[in-house]
Amino acid sequence: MAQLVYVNNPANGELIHTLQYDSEEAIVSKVESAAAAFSSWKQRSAHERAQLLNSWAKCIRENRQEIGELITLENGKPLPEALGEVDYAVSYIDWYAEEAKRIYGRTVPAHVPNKRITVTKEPIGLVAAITPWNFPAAMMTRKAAPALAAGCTFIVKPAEETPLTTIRLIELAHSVGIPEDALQYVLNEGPIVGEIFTSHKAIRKITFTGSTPVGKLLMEQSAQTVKHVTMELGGHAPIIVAKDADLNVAVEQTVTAKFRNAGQTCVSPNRLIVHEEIAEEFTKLLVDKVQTLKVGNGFDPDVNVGPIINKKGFIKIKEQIEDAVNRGATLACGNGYDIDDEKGYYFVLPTVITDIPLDAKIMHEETFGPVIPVVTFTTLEEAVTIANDSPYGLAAYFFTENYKDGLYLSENLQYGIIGWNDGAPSGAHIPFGGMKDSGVGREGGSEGIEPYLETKYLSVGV
Ligand SMILES: NC(=O)c1ccc[n+]([C@@H]2O[C@H](COP(=O)([O-])OP(=O)(O)OC[C@H]3O[C@@H](n4cnc5c(N)ncnc54)[C@H](O)[C@@H]3O)[C@@H](O)[C@H]2O)c1
Ligand SMILES: N[C@@H](CC=O)C(=O)O
Repeated sequence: MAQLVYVNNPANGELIHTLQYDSEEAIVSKVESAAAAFSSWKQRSAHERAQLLNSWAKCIRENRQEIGELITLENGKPLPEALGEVDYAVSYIDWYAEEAKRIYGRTVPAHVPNKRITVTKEPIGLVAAITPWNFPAAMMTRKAAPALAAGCTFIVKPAEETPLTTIRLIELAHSVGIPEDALQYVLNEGPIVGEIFTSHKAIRKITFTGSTPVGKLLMEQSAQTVKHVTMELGGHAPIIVAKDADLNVAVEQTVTAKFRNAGQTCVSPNRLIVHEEIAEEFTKLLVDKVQTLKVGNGFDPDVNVGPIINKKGFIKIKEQIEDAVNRGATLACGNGYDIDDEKGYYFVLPTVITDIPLDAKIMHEETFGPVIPVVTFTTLEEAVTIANDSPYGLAAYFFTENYKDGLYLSENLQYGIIGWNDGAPSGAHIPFGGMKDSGVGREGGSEGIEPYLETKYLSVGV
C-alpha cells in the first residue's frame, strides 16, 4: 500500500488534499529519467531555453490568483502576501530567462605563441533540490529557473507541508513545453529523499533551502559522491537602531520585515538592538504599531499575520517566550495564543519582549515566529558585538542617517545581506545568501546561475 501525504490548512487544520508518496524505486526511476533528459535539454540553444522559461513565467502570471490561493491554503500566509510571493517567484524565472543568454566563456592569452586557450561554461548535469514550506513557490523557482536556464535538468522534493504549489507550478511548466523528464518532483519524507538524492551518482548538485542541521547533514552525505552544494540555511537577523535613526522609518520597516509570513522567514529580524537613549520612544512606537496587526486566517482581507505552520514550530516559539519570562523579561505586548491541538492550528499574537538578558534563548536561536526581543546598546562597537554573537550570518539590518556609522556597520556586520534603512532587501536580481552557519553559495543575481555551471578549459596546440 502506498503511503499517503495529508496536506492540511494550517489556519484551521482542515484536510486540503491527499497525495501518495513516491516509493523509493519510483524516486530512483524519476532521478534516472531526469538524468537521461540532460543530454537533450542541454543541446537546446540558450535562446530556446529562455523562450520556454518566458512561456512558463507568462503562464504562472495568467494563473496568479489560483497559485496565490494555493499558497495561502497550504502555508497560511495572508493572500496579498501569497500573491506577492507568486510575483517574486516569477521574477526569478524572468531573470534567469535573460541570464541563459549571457553565459559567456573567455579566451586567455597563452604563455607561448603556439597555443590558444579558451574557457567555456557547461551545465553541471542533473540538479536535485529540497525546498521548505515557508516560500513554497519562490524557493523552488529560485533554484529551478537558473538550473534550467543553464541547461541542467531538475528534480525537486517540496516540503511535506506545502507540496501543492510546487506540483501546480511544475504542471504549468510542462503545459508550455518544458519537457516532463527535464523538470520533475518527487514526494516522500525528507530523510528518505535526502538519502537517495545525495547517494545517487547521476545527481551532480544538491541545492537545499531549510534548517541548518538538515543542511549540514546533506553536505556530509553529499561528500560521498562529491556533489556541488548550495545551502540556504537558517538565520537570526539583528536590527540595529542608531541614536540618529528616523524612528518612523525604523518602526515601519521593522514591523514589515518581522511579521511577514508570521515571522517564518529566514531573513526575519530576530533581535532588536536599540540605542539606549531612544529605546523607550522606539519601543513605544513599535508596540503601538504591532498592536494594530490582526491575526487570523490568511483569506480574511483584514488579516496581517497568519498561523504558525505546525505544532513543532509553535512549541519552539512558546518555549522561547517562556524562557525569556523565566529570566525576568517583560512582555510589552502580545503573549497570547489561539490554538487547537485536536484540530491542528496554532496562532501566536505578535509579541514584543523587553528587559531581556543577552543569554536568553531567543537571543541565540532562530524563532521563526511573530516575536521580537528589544535590547539596548551604548556604543556602536557594542551593538556590532551583540549582532555578531551568533553562529548565523544571513541578514542584518540597521537604521542610521549618519554615513560614517552606516559604513562602519556595513563593514563590520558578519552577514551576507545587509539592509541599511531597508527592511526588504530581497530580489531576483541580487545575490541572496548567508555566511557562517547560514549557508554556502548565493541564489539570485548574476551569481545565482554560476553554481549550475562547470568551467571547462581548452588548450589547443597550433
Ligand atoms: N537561507 C534561506 O534562503 C532560507 C529560506 C527559507 C527558509 N530557510 C530556513 O529553513 C528553515 C525552515 O524550514 P523547515 O522547517 O522546513 O526546515 P527543514 O530543514 O526542517 O525542512 C526543509 C526541507 O528539508 C526536508 N528535510 C527534512 N529533513 C531532511 C533530511 N534529513 N534530509 C533531507 N531533507 C530533509 C524537509 O522535508 C523540507 O523539504 C529555517 O531554518 C529557515 O531559516 C532558509
Ligand atoms: N524570505 C526570504 C526567503 C526565506 O525565507 C526571501 O526574501 O527570499
